[in-house]
Amino acid sequence: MKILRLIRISFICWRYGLDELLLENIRHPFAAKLLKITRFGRQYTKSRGQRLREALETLGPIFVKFGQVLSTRRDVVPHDIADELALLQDKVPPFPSEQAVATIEQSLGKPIRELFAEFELTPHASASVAQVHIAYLFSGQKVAVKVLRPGMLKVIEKDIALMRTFARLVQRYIPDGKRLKPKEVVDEFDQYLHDELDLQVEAANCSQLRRNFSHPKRAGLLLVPEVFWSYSSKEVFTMEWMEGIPINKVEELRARGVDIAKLARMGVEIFFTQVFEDGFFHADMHPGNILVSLDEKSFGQYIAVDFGIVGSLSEFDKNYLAQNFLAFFQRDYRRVAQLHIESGWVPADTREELLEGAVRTVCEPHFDRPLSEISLGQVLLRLFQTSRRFNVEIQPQLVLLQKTLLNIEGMGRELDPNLDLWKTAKPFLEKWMWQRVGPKGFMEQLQKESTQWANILPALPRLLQQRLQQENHSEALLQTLTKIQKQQEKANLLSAIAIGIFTVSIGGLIYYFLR
Ligand SMILES: Nc1ncnc2c1ncn2[C@@H]1O[C@H](COP(=O)(O)OP(=O)(O)OP(=O)(O)O)[C@@H](O)[C@H]1O
Repeated sequence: MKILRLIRISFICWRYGLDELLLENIRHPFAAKLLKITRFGRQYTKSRGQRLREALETLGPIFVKFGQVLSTRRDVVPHDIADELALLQDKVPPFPSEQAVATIEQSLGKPIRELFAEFELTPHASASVAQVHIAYLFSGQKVAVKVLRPGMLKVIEKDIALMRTFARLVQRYIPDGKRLKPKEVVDEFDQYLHDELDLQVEAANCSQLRRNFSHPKRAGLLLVPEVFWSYSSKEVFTMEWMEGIPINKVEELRARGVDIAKLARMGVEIFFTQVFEDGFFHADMHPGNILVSLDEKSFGQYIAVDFGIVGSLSEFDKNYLAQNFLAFFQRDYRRVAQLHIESGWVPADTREELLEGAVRTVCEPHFDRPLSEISLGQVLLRLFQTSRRFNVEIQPQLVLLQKTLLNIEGMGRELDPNLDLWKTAKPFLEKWMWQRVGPKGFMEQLQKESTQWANILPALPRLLQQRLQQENHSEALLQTLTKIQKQQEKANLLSAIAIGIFTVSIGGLIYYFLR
């Protein structure tokens, strides 16, 4: 079977002239000869990107998804190809509703009549991986039932195995193959697909996002459907049906009285709340997945659906982003360079002024326009491109963030061309920084560290003795002493604070009794 699939893939590659793209890059006499044979009598009217896109569409949904993922990796894919791959659409014909019903019954272990009061057999929407049906629970609750396309896992395992073989060939035989990191790209894609094919992962993401936005302080920012866990599994995801109009139907929204400028501002605010407050963001923000409520109680509010792709940011990532954005807007390129060196992102021996110069070269042209028009997504993209030249591996979650940021900015600007992105974003960055470096952040940090200190302080003499016994080396001694000195300084600070608190408390008590 695998061999048949391989033959079919090879035939499609040949039909769209993709063999040429590959063979041209292999510097081996055999490749040149083969190219002569396969090229014989063929002429192409379409660009290489267009041919690749059409071939992927013919190869099926998995390859379409792969192309979509590749289109976001502009660090490894040439721009003309990436632009063309970004046009890939995975709108495919729905699968028969009997199959959907069979999957639901098998996965949830009950006949459909016992699960839902009503189940609409015609799907509401269908895509490569799943399709959505409308249904009603016995309580009368309207729900969206997302069902996985049957047999996907099997096809995927086979296709991924073939992609791995292909990646190995590229890495081995194409001169620039290593830089393209084909094995890593396929691994990343594998992980991404497996997450998409487990609807429980998506349901859990949805549930987390809903919890994040259910806090009273965030009332009215973003509506997220409720997950019905008893009607969900790996293959089925049942959630509250959300009534709304897709965000790209601007005229309709305006006609219904929605404040479009406010909507644009809110979109950016929601995104920054997710990024800087939660470190957890919806990363598939295309217009089909963002609706606007026209319900009386939630009029004009955003609704999110489709939680297959989310990004998670660590404190380190958030710190990197906030500090870099702030330094960038102050045009402090030296600081940007220092931040990269301090955080260990670039090798420690990187020359600060070289990095500073490179950052200046990519960032300065952005200041040609008013601050309000600067795209943070573009700035990040340029920063990442520069960093790569200095051997920095950009983490996938940051690439995802940058891509989502571009989507959000594009959407915001389409809604309101006068949207001042910086004005909307700045308070978030400043608030976040203040929380980290301000008194609140300091106390939180101290609290977090306190458990560590309770362990370290009593053990310090023993650790010192052990270390000295292990390595009776002047260098080691010096390092140990330096470490102790640093720890001592922290301990002193801790004591100073403790004494301070103690003094203030005693002072307060004396004042209270003598008053
Ligand atoms: N809870 C919901 N309430 C209302 N509509 C929904 C809901 N969930 C999904 N939909 C509708 O179904 C469509 C497809 O759902 P979803 O985006 O989750 O599927 P998908 O297979 O990931 O599709 P795609 O890959 O095209 O985004 C959405 O664009 C939206 O119109």
